[in-house]
Amino acid sequence: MIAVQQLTKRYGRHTAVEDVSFHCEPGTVTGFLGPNGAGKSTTMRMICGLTPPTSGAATVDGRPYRQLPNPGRTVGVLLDASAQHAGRTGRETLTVAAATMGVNRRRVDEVLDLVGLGPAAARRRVRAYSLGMRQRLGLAHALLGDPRVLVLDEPANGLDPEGIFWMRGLLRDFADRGGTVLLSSHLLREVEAVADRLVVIGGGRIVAQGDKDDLLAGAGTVVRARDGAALRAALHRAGLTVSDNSEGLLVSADTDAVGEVALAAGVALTELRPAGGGGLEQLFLALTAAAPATAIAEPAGEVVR
Ligand SMILES: Nc1ncnc2c1ncn2[C@@H]1O[C@H](COP(=O)(O)OP(=O)(O)OP(=O)(O)O)[C@@H](O)[C@H]1O
Repeated sequence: MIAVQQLTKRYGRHTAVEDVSFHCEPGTVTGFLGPNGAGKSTTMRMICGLTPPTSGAATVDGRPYRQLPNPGRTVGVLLDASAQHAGRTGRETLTVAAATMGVNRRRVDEVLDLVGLGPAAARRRVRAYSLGMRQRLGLAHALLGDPRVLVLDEPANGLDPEGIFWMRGLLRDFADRGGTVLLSSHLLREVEAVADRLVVIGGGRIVAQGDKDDLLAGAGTVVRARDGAALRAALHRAGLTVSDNSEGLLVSADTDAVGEVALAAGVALTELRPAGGGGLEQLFLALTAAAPATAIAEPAGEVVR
């Protein structure tokens, strides 16, 4: 169980994370989504005691990370796969970590096997690893202490399609056995396939969270008109958030509201339907439309939803 309560992180005048609260329950995979610079890594670093919050708190199994007696036995963490010691072999990396955690060395072979790093790969120095191999080693490290909780920042980064498919199965299995997974990823299809719950962050703030199926069911409306400019202007005048997608305009309101705006403006529609069928990609674009990457590179306080 992960509990994040009103976490805020400021760097000088820049607010990276503001008043972020969510829970990750045992038996679930929570997908943590947001555009570049939205505050995902900062939040995960605060959960794992690597970045002190300006205010608020995060606990894992009821305690702040830094107060866990042997953190690696409670929570497996993969935040930056490139941070491993380049001069050690994969096996040495895990053997050192096992000694630190008080884990039996047999577990090293188990996790190497689990992540698909064979004996030859385990003997190679980490500096010779591809990004995908580093991710696998990072996952092995996270799993080493047989924790009940996993916090993984972009674990699919660098994995090939087979590796991504494999990781999906591993995380699903981990959660189905009662584990808790918090996972950030830019691979929306992967998150859609594996997550039960979603937390979406934009400009440092939570813009949506909840059950994945519920969120996808309320993903807004896709609408098209021959006179797209008139439609867009009418939607803007009505105060609705509008973004472009390949099929037309994506509006953060239900079909009734969008249809009424179009009728009142005398705009003939050629298409009007719930956006849910577009899946997580459309949901993500609709929710984060007000906090584009260009805007959140500036001080985060400027982005308000
Ligand atoms: N140590 C730091 N000092 C100053 N600003 C920081 C620091 N770490 C992060 N930030 C800023 O905080 C904001 C959130 O960054 P963060 O890395 O958490 O975003 P992210 O959602 O993980 O992005 P990405 O998807 O690109 O990894 C960004 O504007 C970033 O520039």
